[in-house]
Order: sequence, then structure tokens, then C-alpha cells
Amino acid sequence: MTNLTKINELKLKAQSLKVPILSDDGLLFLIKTLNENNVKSVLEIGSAVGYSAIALALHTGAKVTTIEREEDLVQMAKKHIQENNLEDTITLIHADALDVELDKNLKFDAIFIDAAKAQYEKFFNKYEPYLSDFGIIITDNLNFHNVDIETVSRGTRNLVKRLEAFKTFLQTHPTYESELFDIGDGMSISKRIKP
Ligand SMILES: C[S@@+](CC[C@H](N)C(=O)[O-])C[C@H]1O[C@@H](n2cnc3c(N)ncnc32)[C@H](O)[C@@H]1O
Repeated sequence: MTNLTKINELKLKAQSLKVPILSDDGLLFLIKTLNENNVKSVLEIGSAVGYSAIALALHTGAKVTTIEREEDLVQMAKKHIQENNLEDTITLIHADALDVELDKNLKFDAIFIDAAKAQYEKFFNKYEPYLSDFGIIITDNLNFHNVDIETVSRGTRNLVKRLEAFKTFLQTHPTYESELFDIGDGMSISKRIKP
């Protein structure tokens, strides 16, 4: 079975289970960005069933560390990683990414934030010290499905506002330069401009 077939099967499985995963164009963009930046190690926040972690491992050759808090999803991701013989390439951590303390000596060339959207700023602040010099931080879902703020519930409205605040946080950050892209559900790439 080719890598592409394996990835497609996993995508269909996630979709049938209604587990949200990265869109096709978002994944292609991510792979291209990591390859262009010669990324050798990635930290992912939000594994779900392991779809993006496995796709990144297969298509970039980078070592992937991925954190997921939901037990059932961790079990599925573990199984999928094993089925793809990627146990030596992907480290799966079962934890709440906001609570877990990683080894302070770890460094990643890229960090991909794809977890609870209301917490993006917290994830960014907590994990940016783990970025290697001139590494990149990528986020997804910044457009939040392009909702019309007037027609949604108060909870969704608050989430949209939090994401808008996160975009401002990125654009005014003193040590990172960020670009927003209308790809997937809205992605960003932040590059450290001061080591
Ligand atoms: C959009 S899904 C991730 C999709 C995955 N990156 C992919 O494309 O295959 C978001 C995941 O983040 C997890 N998550 C949300 N908040 C988290 C947290 N604080 N710590 C760890 N995982 C979290 C959710 O349980 C969910 O599985």
C-alpha cells in the first residue's frame, strides 16, 4: 500500500468518526512549508487519530512529537502509528498540552498548533520556548469556518473573538513575524526574528 493510500484511508476513517482533521490543502501547505524549511523535528498540539502526525512523518521525514488529551483518540492514534510502523518516528504523548511539562532541553524546528482554539495564545506562549532558533510555529483554523458573527451562538461568537485576538497577538508579537494564509480554515506561519 502506498503512503498516499494509507493517508487517504486514515482520512476517511477520521471523517466517518466525525473527528476533525486538517483539510487537504492545509495538509499540503503544512508539508510544503516543513520541507521548504528543512524541518527535522515537529511538535504537534492536538493529535486526534494521528492523521496529520502520520502524514507529516511520511512526507517530511521529520521526527514528530504529538500531544492529545482524549483517551479514546490516543488509543486510536497509537494503533494507527503502529500500523504504519512509525513508532520510532512519532512520539505520542497522552496529556493535556496546557498541563504537561516537556523536558526543558527539547527543541523542535516547527510547532504545529491544532487543538482547542480558545487556547491558542496559551499554547503559543507555553511552547515557543521549545522552538529551535529561527524555527516556525504554524496554526490552523484561524478563520473558524468563516462564520457570520451575527448568526451564531454566544459561545461561537466568543470563540471567534478569541481567534481575532490571537491574530492581533501574532501580528504585534515583538519576537515573531507572522503571515496569515487563506488556506484550509485559515493558517498562520510565525517565524522567530530574534533568537
Ligand atoms: C482538530 S483536532 C486535531 C487534528 C489533527 N491535528 C489532524 O489533523 O489529524 C484537535 C485535537 O486537539 C485535542 N485537544 C484539544 N485541546 C487539547 C489540549 N489542551 N491538550 C491536548 N489535546 C487537545 C482534541 O482532543 C482534538 O483531538
